[in-house]
Amino acid sequence: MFRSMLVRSASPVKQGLLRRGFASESVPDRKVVILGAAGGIGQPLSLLMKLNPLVSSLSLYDIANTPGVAADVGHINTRSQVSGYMGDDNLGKALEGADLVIIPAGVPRKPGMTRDDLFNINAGIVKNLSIAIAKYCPQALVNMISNPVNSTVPIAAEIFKKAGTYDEKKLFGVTTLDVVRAKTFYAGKSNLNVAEVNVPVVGGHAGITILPLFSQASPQANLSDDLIKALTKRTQDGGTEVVEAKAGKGSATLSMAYAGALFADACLKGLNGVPDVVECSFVQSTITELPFFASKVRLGKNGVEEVLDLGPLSDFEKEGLEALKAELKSSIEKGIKFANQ
Ligand SMILES: NC(=O)C1=CN([C@@H]2O[C@H](COP(=O)(O)OP(=O)(O)OC[C@H]3O[C@@H](n4cnc5c(N)ncnc54)[C@H](O)[C@@H]3O)[C@@H](O)[C@H]2O)C=CC1
Ligand SMILES: O=C([O-])CC(=O)C(=O)O
Repeated sequence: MFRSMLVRSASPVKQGLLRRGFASESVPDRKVVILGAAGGIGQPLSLLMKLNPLVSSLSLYDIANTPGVAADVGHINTRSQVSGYMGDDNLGKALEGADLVIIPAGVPRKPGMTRDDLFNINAGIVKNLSIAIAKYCPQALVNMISNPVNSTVPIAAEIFKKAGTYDEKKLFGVTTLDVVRAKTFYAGKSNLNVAEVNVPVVGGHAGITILPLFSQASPQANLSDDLIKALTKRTQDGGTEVVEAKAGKGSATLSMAYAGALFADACLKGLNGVPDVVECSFVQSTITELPFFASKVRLGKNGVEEVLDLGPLSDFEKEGLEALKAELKSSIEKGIKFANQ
């Protein structure tokens, strides 16, 4: 009752916050930085983060075209102040004071390419951006979107270690798009309301390293083994499906911006002390023998609060888990080696 009176008398932004469980005086200031903000993902992600009432300062950085994106997004009448930064000389200013840095900087795939084919260009971009993060905002959470995520996350970890700033609780590979796809495809075959469907996705973010756990989907839809296999394959190939449909004009941007915004929102809620925020993410992990692994993660005031274990797997998922380990291990090692060259 008190809350609903507060909601009615507050400004639209505050109303949103109050509905989400925040008393108006307790909403902290949060600076979010997007590196690669003028790109295919960066632009819609900038829009979605501008709509997020948990953000007080939105810093948009790219090597080109950021002033236009910042001016455009900055006219939207929501809480955050927007600033745009372009070029290396301004990277430090863009990052200073960040609570959360989201990285969709780098080249996307064209048909016929694997995510690993992006390594040669994107590894260097992520390395340089990570050096700057270590220097200007070592306390920030980092959400890595740039592919190949299975290698770019280990690259960032190694760069942070070299700088003496590594905190494994603060580095995340964004695998939320895999979860978004698994939910959509599962609901589509099960006649369930997609908004109520949950499906954990574990492993990594490339081909067979993406392992949706449909046996743990909720609600359970009792699909045939053949259908579960087909849904698993479609989730694993979801990125390629979009790359082929875009026919040379890039990869997933809109669904990725949505997924990136969801994951960033979860990180901000965790930082703000909202309890029981659990999302799948590719993080430093001991739940398998691999040093990085995507699984459910409880988010809190310091980033990762707990890496949850895999839970019971079906025989099909157990096979998938064993099958993905060699590729994921080699992608992780490739990233570590690159960062230490
Ligand atoms: N993790 C995931 O689930 C997904 C990851 N991706 C990956 O996200 C990345 C970006 O994809 P798109 O936005 O479609 O590409 P894009 O080419 O449209 O945009 C990339 C942006 O990064 C900028 N950029 C390049 N070097 C930079 C640097 N050193 N600092 C800051 N910005 C820099 C470019 O100027 C460009 O604006 C790709 O690597 C893609 O594979 C894409 C979809 C899903
Ligand atoms: O497939 C790609 O290259 C982009 C990506 O990671 C995805 O859409 O999952």
